[in-house]
Formats: sequence, C-alpha cells, structure tokens
Amino acid sequence: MNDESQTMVSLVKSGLTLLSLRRPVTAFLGRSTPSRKAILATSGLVTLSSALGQTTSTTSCTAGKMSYTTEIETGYLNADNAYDLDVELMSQPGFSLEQLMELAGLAVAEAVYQVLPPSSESKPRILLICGPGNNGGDGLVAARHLVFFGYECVIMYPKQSKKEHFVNLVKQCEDVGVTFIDEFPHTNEYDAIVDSIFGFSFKGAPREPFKTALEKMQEVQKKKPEFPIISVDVPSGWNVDEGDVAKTGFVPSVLISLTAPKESARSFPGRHFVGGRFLPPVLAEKYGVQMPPYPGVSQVMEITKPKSKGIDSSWEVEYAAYLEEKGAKEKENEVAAAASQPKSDKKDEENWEQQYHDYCVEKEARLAEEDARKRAAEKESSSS
Ligand SMILES: NC(=O)C1=CN([C@@H]2O[C@H](COP(=O)(O)OP(=O)(O)OC[C@H]3O[C@@H](n4cnc5c(N)ncnc54)[C@H](OP(=O)(O)O)[C@@H]3O)[C@@H](O)[C@H]2O)[C@H](O)CC1
Ligand SMILES: [K+]
Repeated sequence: MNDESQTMVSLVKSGLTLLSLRRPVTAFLGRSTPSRKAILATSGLVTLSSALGQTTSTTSCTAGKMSYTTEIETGYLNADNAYDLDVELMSQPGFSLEQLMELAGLAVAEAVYQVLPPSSESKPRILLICGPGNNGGDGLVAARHLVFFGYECVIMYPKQSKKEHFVNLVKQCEDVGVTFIDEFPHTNEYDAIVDSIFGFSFKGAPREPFKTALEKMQEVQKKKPEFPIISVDVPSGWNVDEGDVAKTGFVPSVLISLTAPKESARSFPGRHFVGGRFLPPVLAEKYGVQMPPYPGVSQVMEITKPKSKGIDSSWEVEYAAYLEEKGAKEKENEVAAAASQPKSDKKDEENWEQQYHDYCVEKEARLAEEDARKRAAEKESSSS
C-alpha cells in the first residue's frame, strides 16, 4: 500500500469518510515533507465528513497549512478543569507525570515539524525558552525529540528545577548535543522560538527573567512578523481562562494546546494545534472535551479556526492583518497618550524656534525702517 492510500485508510478508520479529494492527502498532512519550498508550493481542497456525525469539517490547505470552514470541535478547559483533569489522568488511569510530559513534548516537537520542517539542505535552529515548572519540562522533552527530527536546539533555562526527573531531562538533552544558556540570545541565529515558559499554573504578572524574555520575543515579532514563535499549551503570561489580562502584549504565531485547548485559546488568532492523543474517552466526556480526528500516526492535529475572510485568504494574510491592526492600535494609543501629556520639550522647542523667527523678522523690519529713515535724513541735510 502506498503512502496516500495508507493515509486514506487511517482517515476512514478514525471515523472519517472521504467525500471528495482534489489533491493528494499527503500534500497537507505534513508527513513526507521534502522541503519548506515544496510545502509552500502545495495547495488543495479536501472535504471530510465524520462518519460518527460528531464533526463535519471542510478542510482547505493554503500554502501547506490547514484551516477549516467549519470549526473542529474539541471543547475548551478552564483553569480548574485543566488542573483537575491532569490530577485525574494521574490517579484514575494512572498516567505518571513523566509519561504525560513525554507525550506533551513529542506533540510539541511534531507541531514544530509541521510549522518549520527541516530539509536535506537546512537544519533549522530552534531556541526553546523553558520556565521553572512542567511547561518548561515539556520544552526539555521537545528539544530532545527535535534533535532526532533534524534540528539544532539551544535551550534558555535560567531557573532549573532540582527535581530528579528534570535533572535527567537536562542530561538527556546534553547527551544529544543540546546547549543550555541563561540569557536571551541574539535571535538572528535562530529560525524559530518555542515558548515553554508558563502553562496553566501561571498567575499574576510575569516576573524576571521571563518578563524580559516575553518582551524580547515581541521585539523579534516587530522586526520579523513571519518569525515562528510557538507557545506550549498556553501563550506565556496569559491567564489560562481570560488571556492576556496582565497586558504583556505577547501573542505567539502558533499555539500547541496540550490534552485540549484552554478557555483563553478561544480568541487565539494564529495557527492552532492540539496534542492529546491519549485521552481516555471517559475523562474526555466528564470534562466536556473531544479529541480531534488525529491523522495517521500523528500526535498532533492542526485545528486553526475557520477563516473569516473566505477560503482563499491564507493564515499568514490573516495573522499579518491582525498584527497590523495591533500595531495601528498601539500607535493610536501612543498618539492619544502624547496628546494627553503636558506640552513636551519638543513642543516648547518648536514654539521657541517660531518665536525667535518672528523676533528676527520684526527686528530686520525695524532696522530696515531705521536705515531708510537715516538715509532720508542724510539726503535732506546734503541737499540743504
Ligand atoms: N496533561 C497534560 O497535557 C500535561 C501538561 N503538562 C504541562 O504542565 C503545565 C502546567 O505545569 P505546572 O508546573 O503546573 O505550571 P507551569 O509550568 O504553568 O508554571 C509554574 C511555574 O511558574 C511559576 N510562576 C507562576 N506565575 C509566575 C509569574 N507571574 N512570574 C514568574 N513565575 C511564575 C511558578 O513559580 P511560583 O514561585 O509562583 O510557584 C512555577 O514555578 C501545563 O500547562 C502543560 O504545559 C505537563 O507536562 C503534564 C502533562
Ligand atoms: K507556554
């Protein structure tokens, strides 16, 4: 059986009936991806319908990326449910934290592969920023898998956990050539950043050194809006239910939700993946979430929101429009803030220049008048 028919069988097995196929399925599944250029050259339209009647999605692929005219139903977890589900996964079916972290990290590595596949000519360099908790642990696991997928990885891990499992994860990374740094580096040397700083236990406003890391990532986005920044589970600094209430301004270009998307992902504007192909049906039902129809043997599935501007507008166009709108709003706020401030030095300077100019004009006119008067008086005295 060739790759394509194997994929079709997998889709049918996972409860999907193929209705129409205008392009090979392999063109959009993110497997067999010989090069980024080849992916970007591929586009097609596939219509899938769930045999189980749970999910009916029209899937389109623009520039190798999937999005849907109908939303893939996964449900959303709030902060309490995300925590309780994790606890229950570890007690009821008895998953260990290490097991769940391994699955999470593998899903993250697969999502990175779909966003920025390596090729025979290039070995992309990935910077992973890992926080002090389990979200950081997911990043450590992802880095190890990414090395085996053909990437070069550098990890910024300034607050290293002393727990045995984390010490082992660091050693496992070092053994495959991953290097560790403490400070945010020059990003020119990197092709993508994985944000594995905070997940669903983040609270309040980000503290250093992660506050600076979030600001630096935004600087990169301002300079290069296309630069992939991939957040693990929750964009760092976001409240898991309400999003960016700490007003960090950070919005990654890609989000990989683990187990199931969290409430704050409802309004996420970028590419969205979910990785949780292990969820026991009984727990999925209890927490009101559903697994998407993961393709083939993949640990992740892209569930990017339906496009609002029609099937032909690509994800990049929408994200660029979003960034432009965000930039325009920031400018508007700056202008409003400047207008509400007392006159700045610059204004005073402009006034001072104008006043000096007026003074010079007036003085020149006065001197010219005096000159003319003097000349007239001299003329009169010489003629008398
Ligand atoms: N089931 C799954 O899919 C799994 C998900 N996993 C991942 O684990 C995270 C949740 O991990 P957790 O350890 O509970 O918490 P976080 O990693 O989100 O963050 C906790 C650390 O962050 C510090 N923190 C919290 N707020 C701040 C702040 N404002 N500034 C700086 N630091 C902050 C906190 O420190 P404290 O001193 O405040 O305690 C912690 O050190 C989940 O999202 C998934 O990514 C697991 O892999 C298991 C399976
Ligand atoms: K994160």
